[in-house]
Amino acid sequence: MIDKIYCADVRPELEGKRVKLAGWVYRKREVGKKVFIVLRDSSGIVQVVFSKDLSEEAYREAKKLGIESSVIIEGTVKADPRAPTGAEVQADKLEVIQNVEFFPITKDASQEFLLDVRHLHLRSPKVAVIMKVKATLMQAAREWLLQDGWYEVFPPILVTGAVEGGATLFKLKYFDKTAYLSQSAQLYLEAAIFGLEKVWSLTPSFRAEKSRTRRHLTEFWHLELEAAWMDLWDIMKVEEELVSYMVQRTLELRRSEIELYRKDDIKTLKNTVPPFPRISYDEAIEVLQSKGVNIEWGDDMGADEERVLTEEFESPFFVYGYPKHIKAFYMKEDPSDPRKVLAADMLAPEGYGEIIGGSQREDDYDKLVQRILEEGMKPEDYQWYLDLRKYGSVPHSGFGLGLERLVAWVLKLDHVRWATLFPRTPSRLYP
Ligand SMILES: NC(=O)C[C@H]([NH3+])C(=O)NS(=O)(=O)OC[C@H]1O[C@@H](n2cnc3c(N)ncnc32)[C@H](O)[C@@H]1O
Ligand SMILES: [Mg+2]
Repeated sequence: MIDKIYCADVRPELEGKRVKLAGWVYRKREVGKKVFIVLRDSSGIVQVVFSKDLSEEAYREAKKLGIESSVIIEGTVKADPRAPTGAEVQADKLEVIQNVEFFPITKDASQEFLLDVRHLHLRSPKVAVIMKVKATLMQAAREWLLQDGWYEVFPPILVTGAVEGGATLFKLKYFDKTAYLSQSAQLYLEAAIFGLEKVWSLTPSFRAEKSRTRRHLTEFWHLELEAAWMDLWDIMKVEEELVSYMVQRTLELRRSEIELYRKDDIKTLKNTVPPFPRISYDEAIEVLQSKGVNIEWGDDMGADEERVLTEEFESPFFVYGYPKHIKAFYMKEDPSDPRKVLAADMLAPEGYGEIIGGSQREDDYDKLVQRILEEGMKPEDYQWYLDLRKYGSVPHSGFGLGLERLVAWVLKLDHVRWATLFPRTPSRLYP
């Protein structure tokens, strides 16, 4: 590894210091006998000036450089308020690693083209910022989970059954058997709690969703928690404490990156502190009806209905107590109202809607068999999962957070696809 510093390290206080930088040509212009390069690396950008008077050789080489050429430069730091970052490097040495004649991404590139060349677009500073914020959100999650006593586990991705409905399963051939790509690690986390009590995993989850919305991917990163002895209200507290810590810590560590997307519009992020507002499904239906939405009790809330509901809040909030028939088989029936289940979704404000789906699980063997049958599934396909209700069953709850949906809200992105390295949707599998 060459002994270089980063672009972001070139500050006015280094005036007069000799430095070495390695990176890529982000912008280039020529003025008189000078070539101005904006050099890019993982930390950001810095202006580098090649002048004929200082080094004719470096100046001649710099004139040939194309956008995204990879270079190593050496020179002297000069404070200059006119430079993009308040300081520049007056270069007297240039090593061209690879000169690029033509870089395919231009200013007028369409969104679809940018997705076609996602492998080249990832290097753009604005895209790199999204990945830095995503990484920091997960760094914060790991910090919180560790200090709150949760064990990370590593569930299988090759599975034999549906968790969230058979309609969105990706099927694949597994030797002489049939396997599916995991929709959610939940059932396996439920097995893990009998030894570890509080577990979490970050896995790719797969949904053969045909819906082309701004919040659906066919492969997404799924942060899931499961805890023994916790009921729905306990797990909702865990959710709001975890999400609050993730957002506040990322605001602390990545403020400038967040402001690159939100500017000073960060009120809802600052409001992300516990306790989050809680409304029942019944109340949510009433609110939507009062706002003219054509919805009846028992209807599911989709992206459009959630968007309207989020107008009532300026922070993430919970909707709890959904009707049983619109929710998954594993959710525990509400003892006070058999029409409902002990489920809660967390919705992000500003139109983003559901970022977390969670519930208390059915812990009674017979009731779970009945729910599996009601959903038209075969108990024998879930025998291992039913066994968990035969050998020391306990009340337990958990949830799944869609990481890309959280990132999309935090940075106010117009589609979750921008929040993942290589988005997978019904019409996109390449690159
Ligand atoms: N351990 C659990 O209890 C999780 C539970 N089995 C589950 O998968 N719930 S969920 O289907 O609502 O998905 C959870 C979250 O996962 C995200 N999600 C769910 N589906 C998607 C798609 N298709 N694209 C992107 N993100 C998605 C979204 O934020 C949901 O709130
Ligand atoms: Mg859901």
